[in-house]
Amino acid sequence: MELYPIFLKLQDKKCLVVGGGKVAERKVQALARCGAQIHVVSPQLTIGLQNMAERGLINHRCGYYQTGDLINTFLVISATNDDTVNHAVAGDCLKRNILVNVVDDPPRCNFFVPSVVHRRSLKLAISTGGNSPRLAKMIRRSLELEFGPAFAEFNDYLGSVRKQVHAQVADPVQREQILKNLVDETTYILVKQGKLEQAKERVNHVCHFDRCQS
Ligand SMILES: C[C@@]1(CC(=O)O)c2cc3[nH]c(cc4nc(cc5[nH]c(cc(n2)[C@H]1CCC(=O)O)[C@@](C)(CC(=O)O)[C@@H]5CCC(=O)O)C(CC(=O)O)=C4CCC(=O)O)c(CCC(=O)O)c3CC(=O)O
Ligand SMILES: NC(=O)C1=CN([C@@H]2O[C@H](COP(=O)(O)OP(=O)(O)OC[C@H]3O[C@@H](n4cnc5c(N)ncnc54)[C@H](O)[C@@H]3O)[C@@H](O)[C@H]2O)C=CC1
Repeated sequence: MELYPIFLKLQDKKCLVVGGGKVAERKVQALARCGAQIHVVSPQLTIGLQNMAERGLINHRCGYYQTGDLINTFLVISATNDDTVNHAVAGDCLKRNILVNVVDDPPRCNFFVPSVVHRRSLKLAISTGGNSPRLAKMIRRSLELEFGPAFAEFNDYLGSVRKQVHAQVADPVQREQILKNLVDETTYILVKQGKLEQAKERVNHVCHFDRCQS
């Protein structure tokens, strides 16, 4: 069955991570950058997770998983090294319709964590459907070279231009026309070449030109 890719807003949502090892730490870091309210339950923590707990970035309950940990929880990652525990967490979550990722049991996950190229708001997420996380990681590294940091800035710039167009162009037909023409092949290639200022100029030109036409 095909996976349905989505980008979740986790700001202030309670997310539970069961386990405090190196895999749990990687998943916690990904949740933390999204502003999730992170709870970790585990008898042990990596140094990195201990630091996060001391800095108040995560809530840590020192102990073994209990079903009560699921109260008010939006999303769960079960990352213990004990497959009986991971299995139980998955069952409890699936019964309650909670989003659950079990790190050693792809069939019992109702979502997978993709490999991600982060360019601020621009995210390129890769999944192999669980077939090869290693391949996902290699593709991510290759895309990181192809889509450099200029894309972060250019994407933010497009966001601000888009807002301006929405605020200033009342006519929906004209607005659609401008938005459709904002980025063409030449502009895209300029960004790929890191020629950000030239790319921005072209975007600006389209905006002004299209407005003058009407
Ligand atoms: C199904 C899934 C569930 C989930 O975790 O969501 C899953 C499952 C498993 N991973 C395993 C192993 C490894 N995982 C990685 C790395 C990553 N794993 C990630 C995601 C996923 N891993 C989901 C599918 C994603 C997809 O659809 O492609 C990434 C993308 C995201 C992240 O975790 O942040 C992150 C790369 C981040 C990056 O760097 O970009 C490496 C490579 C490395 O660490 O160098 C290895 C060792 C090499 C290897 O085995 O390939 C094992 C076997 C454990 C064992 O045998 O002990 C299982 C269990 C099983 O397959 O049964
Ligand atoms: N999905 C993925 O991306 C990957 C998954 N894995 C799998 O992830 C699992 C965890 O790997 P690591 O983090 O390296 O293991 P680890 O041994 O470093 O950490 C396991 C953690 O689980 C905690 N734990 C054990 N029983 C618990 C319980 N009942 N309640 C709460 N916490 C409990 C331990 O205290 C420890 O902190 C392994 O099964 C491994 O096969 C490994 C690599 C990648």
